[in-house]
Amino acid sequence: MMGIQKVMVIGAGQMGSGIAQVCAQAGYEVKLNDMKQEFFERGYGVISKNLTRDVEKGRKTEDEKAAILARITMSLDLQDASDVDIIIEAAVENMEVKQSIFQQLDKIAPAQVILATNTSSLPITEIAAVTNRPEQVIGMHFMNPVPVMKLVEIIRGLATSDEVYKAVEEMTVELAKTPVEVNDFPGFISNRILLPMINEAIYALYEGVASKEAIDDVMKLGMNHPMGPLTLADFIGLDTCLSIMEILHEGLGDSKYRPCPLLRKYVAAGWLGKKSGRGFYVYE
Ligand SMILES: CC(=O)CC(=O)SCCNC(=O)CCNC(=O)[C@H](O)C(C)(C)COP(=O)(O)OP(=O)(O)OC[C@H]1O[C@@H](n2cnc3c(N)ncnc32)[C@H](O)[C@@H]1OP(=O)(O)O
Ligand SMILES: NC(=O)C1=CN([C@@H]2O[C@H](COP(=O)(O)OP(=O)(O)OC[C@H]3O[C@@H](n4cnc5c(N)ncnc54)[C@H](OP(=O)(O)O)[C@@H]3O)[C@@H](O)[C@H]2O)C=CC1
Repeated sequence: MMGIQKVMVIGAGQMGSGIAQVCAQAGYEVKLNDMKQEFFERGYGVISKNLTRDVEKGRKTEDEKAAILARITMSLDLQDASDVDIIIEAAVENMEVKQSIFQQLDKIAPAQVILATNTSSLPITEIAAVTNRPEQVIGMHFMNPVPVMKLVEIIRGLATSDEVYKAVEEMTVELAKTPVEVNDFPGFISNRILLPMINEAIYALYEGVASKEAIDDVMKLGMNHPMGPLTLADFIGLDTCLSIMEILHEGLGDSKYRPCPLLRKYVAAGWLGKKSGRGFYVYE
């Protein structure tokens, strides 16, 4: 397999912009794709702010910052996938959206190109099945905030080749992250364990066991979690949390994974957490 040099990231949201940043920091050329220029600019703005903080803290020079930003270019058209080595998709957590993107990419990108998805929970095998190259499709699951968190969960679909797995594992190490290999089951490892805890915290709030602050304090001060579960839910995005719980519920068929009605209500209200300004807490 040819070495990976050019990367395309689909979706310039909180995850896509973080993935673009760490790829550019590691020296890859990055095309950051979203549907509208304003979405690209929002993501690019976050990257620029992160790098400015690194310069202020003395971790990077102004020249390094400029070089990293210069490696990131805007893409508003999936046709730009025609000359990259790997595509990492980080659009919304929705199977129809992801399958549609993968179907298009399969037609545009040359046959050897790896198609990776940053999905939190959707089956890699089902995404791969809409392409003519299921052996080239793989899960590359980064954690939020991407520039800080060390883990990349690498998920093999049913047909993923060893060669593709190895190339993605090597790239993960290049990005200064630690790869962990996981098979394709709902929620993989990370979200199979994390999301039921968050959902249970929402049930505790829903049932009036304690206030949101008290629930978060118990887990922060009692278990040394860096954030309480309700703060973390807001940070991940309540729409993403609900999608993951639905995948666990459907995919594993056990009622213990049922999403809390309060989570559904907040998402229906558009209270999506930090990214929309309001979730369990109010931001600004
Ligand atoms: C849903 C999924 O599919 C999978 C997931 O991602 S689940 C979510 C996984 N993530 C977590 O669980 C995060 C839990 N929270 C944390 O680890 C911490 O609260 C945190 C790292 C986010 C912030 O840490 P903190 O100590 O409270 O705050 P703060 O001191 O501001 O930040 C710590 C460092 O991270 C950096 N940082 C924080 N947020 C950042 C961001 N969004 N982007 C870049 N850097 C960031 C800060 O610059 C700071 O760096 P230095 O210490 O080197 O100066
Ligand atoms: N949040 C988290 O903690 C984590 C999330 N993930 C996964 O990463 C993915 C992205 O999540 P996150 O970044 O939080 O979500 P965001 O909502 O922040 O970002 C999604 C981005 O993708 C864009 N988008 C939507 N549809 C398309 C499309 N068809 N083509 C190109 N871009 C599109 C969105 O545009 P618009 O603004 O118009 O919707 C938005 O900019 C999801 O699969 C999620 O499960 C993985 C690990 C952690």
